[in-house]
Amino acid sequence: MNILDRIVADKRIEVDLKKSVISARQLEKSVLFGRSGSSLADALRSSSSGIIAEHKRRSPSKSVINQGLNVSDVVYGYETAGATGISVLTDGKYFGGSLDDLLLARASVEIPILRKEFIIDEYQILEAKAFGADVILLIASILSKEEIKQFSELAKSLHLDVLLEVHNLEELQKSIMPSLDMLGVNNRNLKTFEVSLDTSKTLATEIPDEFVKVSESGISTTAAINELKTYGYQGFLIGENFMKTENPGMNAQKFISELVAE
Ligand SMILES: O=P(O)(O)OC[C@@H](O)[C@@H](O)c1c[nH]c2ccccc12
Repeated sequence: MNILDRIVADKRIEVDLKKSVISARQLEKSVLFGRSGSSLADALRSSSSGIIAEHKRRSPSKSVINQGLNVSDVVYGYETAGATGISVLTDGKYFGGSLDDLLLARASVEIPILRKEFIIDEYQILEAKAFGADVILLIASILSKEEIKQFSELAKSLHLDVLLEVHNLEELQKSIMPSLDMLGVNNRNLKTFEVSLDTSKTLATEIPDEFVKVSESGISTTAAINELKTYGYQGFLIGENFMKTENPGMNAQKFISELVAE
C-alpha cells in the first residue's frame, strides 16, 4: 500500500469515530459556523505576493520539520509578513496537526485560512466551517468525479472556497467543474514524494482561465515564483521553506519583501 492509500484508510476510520462523538448537527451549532468567511480566490486575484503560508510541524516525506513553535505566533507572523492566505494542516497522525490548530489560527488572523486535510467525507467539510476555515482542499487523486462534485457543491453552499488539487492531466480533466474556485497543482507526487516544479509548468496551459491557478509544494526561491507567474500562477503554497526556521514569520517577511520588490 502506498502512503496516500494508508493515510486515506486511516482517515476513514478516524472520521467514522468522530461522527459518533460529535454529530454533524452539533458542528452546525458552532458560533463559527455562522461566520461569513472571506474568499482566498478573490484575495489571490488582487494580491501582489500570492503567498499562501502553511503551518506544518512534520510530514511523511520529511518527518520532523519544526515541533517547537506556537501556532498563533506562526500564523500571526505570516499575516504580518504580507501573506495572502494561511494553510493549516489538521491531520494528526501524519502531519502532527489538529482542529485546535485551525481554531487557534482563526483566533489569530483575519486573512483567509485553508483547512489542509485529506477530505473523504462531507462531515469534514462541516468541521472545516465549524472550526473557522474559509477554504477547503479537495485532492483529486483520492476522490471520484461524483465526490468532487458533491463535496465542492456542499462547500459552496456553506460559502467556503474550494481548492482542487491535481498532480497530472488525467486528474485535472476529471475534476474541472464550475463549483471549484482554485486549481492547485501539487509539485510533489503524494505517492512517491518526488518534487518537480515542471509539474506546474506542464499543466498550466490545461487549466481554464476562470480558475485561479495555485502552485503547491517545493517552492523555496522568489525566482521560482517569478517564473511560475509567467505561466499564469497567482497563488504559491509554501510550507517547509518557512517552517524549517526558528521564526517562520520573519522568514516569510524577508521572502515576501524580496518578491514584491522584484
Ligand atoms: O512544504 P512544502 O513543500 O512547501 O509544501 C506545502 C504544501 O504544498 C504541502 O504541504 C501539501 C500540498 N498538498 C498537500 C496535501 C496534503 C498534505 C500536504 C500537502
